Order: sequence, then C-alpha cells, then structure tokens
Amino acid sequence: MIEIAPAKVNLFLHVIGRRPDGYHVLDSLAVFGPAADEVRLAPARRLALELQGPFAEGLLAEADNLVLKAARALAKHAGIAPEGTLSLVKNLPVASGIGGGSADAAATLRLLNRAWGLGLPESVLLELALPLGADVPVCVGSRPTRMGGVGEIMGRAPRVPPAHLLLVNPRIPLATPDVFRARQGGFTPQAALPNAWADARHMAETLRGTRNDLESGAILLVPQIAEVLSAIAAQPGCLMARMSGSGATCFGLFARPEAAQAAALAMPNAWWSAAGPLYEAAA
Ligand SMILES: C[C@](O)(CO)[C@H](O)COP(=O)(O)OP(=O)(O)OC[C@H]1O[C@@H](n2ccc(N)nc2=O)[C@H](O)[C@@H]1O
Ligand SMILES: Nc1ncnc2c1ncn2[C@@H]1O[C@H](COP(=O)(O)OP(=O)(O)OP(=O)(O)O)[C@@H](O)[C@H]1O
Repeated sequence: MIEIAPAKVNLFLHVIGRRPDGYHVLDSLAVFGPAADEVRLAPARRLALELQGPFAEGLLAEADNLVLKAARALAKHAGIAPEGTLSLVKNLPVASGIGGGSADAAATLRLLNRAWGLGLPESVLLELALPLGADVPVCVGSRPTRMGGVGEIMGRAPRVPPAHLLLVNPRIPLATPDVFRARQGGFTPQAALPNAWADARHMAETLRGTRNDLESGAILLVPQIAEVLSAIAAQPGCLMARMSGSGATCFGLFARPEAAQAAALAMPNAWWSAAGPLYEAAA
C-alpha cells in the first residue's frame, strides 16, 4: 500500500497575532504539489520504519520520525498495537518550509487508517494531527485550504484555477522556530480573497496584494533565499515569486506548464527544484 505525501505551499502567510503561549496566529492559503514524498507499508508483526530517497540521509539520525509518531498516535487512539514496516521515500528537502514531515505524518494517518481497517472519519484524523505539528492538519486533506489559528482552523479556499508551480530550495535547512524568532514588524491583517479565480493570472493579481510575513526574517538567516527569489522571478512566464512557509523553499507561479518546466531546467544544479501542476487530492 502506498500513500502520496505532497508538498504544502503557502501562497501567502500573514501573521495576524500572537497567543499567550508564544505561538503565532496565522492567515494562510495552503495548496499542494508538485513534488511529494511517499509512505509505503509492508506487513510485519511490529512497527518499523525504513528510509529511502534522495533526502533520506538527513533523517537517519532522527530518533523519532514524524511517521512513527503518527502511527503510534493512531494506534493509541484505536486501542491497538501498531504493526507493519513503513517505508518513507524522502523526495522533499528536510526543514524547508513545504511541510515535508507534516505531509509524511498526515499520509501515515491516511494509510494506516485504511490498512488497519479503522475507517475513522477525517475529523478524527484532524484531531490526531494537530499535536504532531501545526502543518499536519492541513496536510490530512492535502487540498487547497485557508489556514487559520495556529494551523488548526481549516477554512474554505477560493476555487483555485489550473496553475503550475516551480519550487526551488537552495539546499540550506532552516528551522521553523528560528524563523518565527527572526520575524520583524508587527501584525498583518487577514487577506481579502474572492470566492474563485478565473485563471492563474487573476490569482497572481490578488496574491500580489498579500505577503509572506516570514520572508524578510528568513532572508536575514539565509541570504541565499533572496537569490532564489530573483532567479525565479526572472523566468519567462513567472507571474509571481515568493517564499513558502518558514522557508527556505520559494515558489514561482506560472499559467503555462512548459514555462514552469523550462524555469526548473534554468535553475542552478546546486539547488533542488521541481515543477508541475497544483496537486489535486482525490475527492
Ligand atoms: C510556518 C508554517 O509552515 C505555515 O504553514 C507552519 O505554521 C509551521 O508548521 P510546523 O512546521 O508544523 O510547526 P510546528 O512543528 O508545530 O512548530 C514549530 C515551532 O514554530 C513556531 N510556531 C509554529 C506555528 C505557529 N503558528 N506559530 C509558531 O510560533 C513555534 O515556535 C513552534 O515551536
Ligand atoms: N518525516 C520527516 N520528514 C522531515 N522532517 C522530519 C520528519 N520526521 C521528523 N522530522 C523533523 O522535523 C523537522 C522539520 O521538518 P520539515 O521538513 O517538516 O520542515 P518544514 O518543511 O520546514 O515544515 P513546515 O513547512 O511545516 O514548517 C526536521 O528538521 C526533522 O528534525
């Protein structure tokens, strides 16, 4: 059994306030694709995890992978002993602002909910998701979502038009708490969005009126992010370039698939990049 764990991309991210416990209250539009990890399951009496793929190495020293945490949380909720050998194919750079670990945890919840024959509704998976990380709930559905609160409020996103994304990471990991600490400025009001966008151009027009409040702080920590943004913005057909989440991955928005693919090929080899359409989760 295989479950896809698509990358999360924050098309904008406004920090609208702060809770007494220090967590930031956000307004964000999260979409998915065009790159993904994979979680696979093979029968075994005990729970185990194998790591594969181009970014597996960065996780080898990790005592408690989010995949195992998700499996144990689900088993505990169901009152059963966790079993099976999980394999994580790590295609997404680690600590890169596209929710790789969160997507893996969410994919594990979906996969084991099926494999263990639990049949839990999505609402229960969402409850199990939040303690695993602020981005895990949005990754459970992996569909365009307006995120609120600290990640636990799942609002309706505008109808997203066909569009293509380029993702680029300078291969420099960036820890989320450091980026929140480096954030400058006050708070930004919630964004005003339409119910739907006619096309990618229209979507980019609206998004240009929004921002990623973590971008300038992240650039102070990793100046190469500014180079990535300029390189993306300079590509023919690029409608906008911005950092996703807490970085360092940046995205470019394109109307035409060929333009997004050509842009990926134009990126320096030392960087990680991927291009393709927005991911559409099965209904
Ligand atoms: C920046 C986003 O990626 C936007 O989608 C998420 O809000 C972060 O999601 P995440 O990586 O799953 O974050 P977590 O692992 O839950 O939190 C890591 C750390 O980031 C900070 N954090 C996270 C989320 C949030 N709304 N406010 C915060 O201040 C906290 O210091 C927290 O200890
Ligand atoms: N399966 C996993 N994949 C990636 N990181 C994991 C995983 N399990 C545990 N981690 C830990 O979680 C940390 C954050 O990784 P992740 O790739 O999810 O960050 P991110 O892309 O910045 O996420 P976000 O966009 O949600 O802030 C890693 O540095 C690593 O220590």
